[in-house]
Amino acid sequence: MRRRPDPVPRIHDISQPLHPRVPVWPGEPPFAYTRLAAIGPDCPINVGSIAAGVHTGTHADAPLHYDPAGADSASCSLDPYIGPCVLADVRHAGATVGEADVPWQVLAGAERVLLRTYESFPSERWDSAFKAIDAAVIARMAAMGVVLIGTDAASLDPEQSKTLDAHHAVQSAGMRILEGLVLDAVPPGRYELIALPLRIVGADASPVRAILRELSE
Ligand SMILES: Nc1ccccc1C(=O)C[C@H](N)C(=O)O
Ligand SMILES: [Zn+2]
Ligand SMILES: [Zn+2]
Repeated sequence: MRRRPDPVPRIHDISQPLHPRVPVWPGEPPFAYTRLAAIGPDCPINVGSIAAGVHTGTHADAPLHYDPAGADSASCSLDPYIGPCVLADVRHAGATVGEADVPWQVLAGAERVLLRTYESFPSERWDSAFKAIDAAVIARMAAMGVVLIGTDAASLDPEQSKTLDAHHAVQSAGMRILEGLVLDAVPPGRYELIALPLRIVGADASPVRAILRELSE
């Protein structure tokens, strides 16, 4: 009797597609892919180049983004970016996700926490009114042992923030950050997160291909 093959765990792609209309922070350059060579009678290959801000799309902030002495994307440990995580729904929050908005009981034991703030991710328009995360939420997660906080918003702090309280709470705890996730199609729950930053020397952030893999029972 042949053993039935183990089912392949389902993968949810939680990354923004990158194209010229991808929403970028005000003042940032649009994402651009440029064809440098094209297959033709004298050329066997297509070759392109890309240009983008390092916070474009789904990305990982490096500590260097908010700490002048912080690690760059090339020197961050990869451990925080791969492993078990909990996805929680905080769409009910107001302008800022506060402690009262977070389902703490669901987060028990979580090492990585992803927060869904959008009903529908604004994939082709910049949203200045994205939900920020209160620094007290970051500090409470750090105290529980959370090593990575992810959000579908463009930043942990409000667009106009000059103090970056949430980022500095992350810095104090040595946590890591994912921003610009696309979580619309993923039910709340526990998953394996894989979202590795590129090894960009000197960079304050890096695009990631973020996925959630369903856990086998
Ligand atoms: N590109 C910028 C330019 C100026 C100020 C902020 C940004 C950001 O991208 C915010 C970033 N995603 C953050 O980690 O909060
Ligand atoms: Zn960022
Ligand atoms: Zn950030």
